[in-house]
Amino acid sequence: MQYFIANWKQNFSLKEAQEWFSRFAPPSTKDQIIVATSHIHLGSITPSPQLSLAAQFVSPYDNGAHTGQIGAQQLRGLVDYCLVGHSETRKDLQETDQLVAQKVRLLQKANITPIVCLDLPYLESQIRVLLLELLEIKNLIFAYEPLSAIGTGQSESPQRANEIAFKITTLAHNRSLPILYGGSVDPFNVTDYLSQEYISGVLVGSASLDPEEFAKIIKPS
Ligand SMILES: O=C(CO)COP(=O)(O)O
Repeated sequence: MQYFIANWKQNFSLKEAQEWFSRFAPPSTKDQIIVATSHIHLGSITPSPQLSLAAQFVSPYDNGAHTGQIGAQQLRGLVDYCLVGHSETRKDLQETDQLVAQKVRLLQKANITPIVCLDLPYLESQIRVLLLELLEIKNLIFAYEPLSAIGTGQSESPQRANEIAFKITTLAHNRSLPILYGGSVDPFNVTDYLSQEYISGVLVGSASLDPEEFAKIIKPS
């Protein structure tokens, strides 16, 4: 099974999001196609049966007195996946390794699969904190996203991405976890990543904003 994930980041009004879905015509596949939208889109969008939705953010707290937060239990039923630990949320929203681990635990309790983004500066510490919080790392997806490749057009070499993906499975003591690559993925370089032994999908930013472009990235297995 391969994963093709669109991360829209902070883009699109509700109307623009609906237009995107009406134009999006992916090839027929049993692979997972996931769109990570803003919270404002959730509940108003009914994607086709072939698609799943992801949130881009979740509160590290259980329901209660946390003004401005949206919790895993509130996302339940609206999304199947949620991004955590993206380098942008680590920077903009002060998401630490510990907060990421708390979010993973709450998401799993709500039956939402976490997609945990990693980069080299915090790859080992994040996996260590996850192991402390969860005891066993399972029922989640990792995405290796080197900062130098995000939004720059300078994608990481597929061989190097594969080496890091192997390192992640080793540190997490779980060879069956899906590991994705993200960073300047486009229709031309995507197969170079998908053909790597330890990479089972891609997390796409800029190229996912155009529905035709994103459809071209989906190469059924
Ligand atoms: O951050 C990313 C996906 O989460 C990658 O973004 P780009 O595809 O724009 O490099």
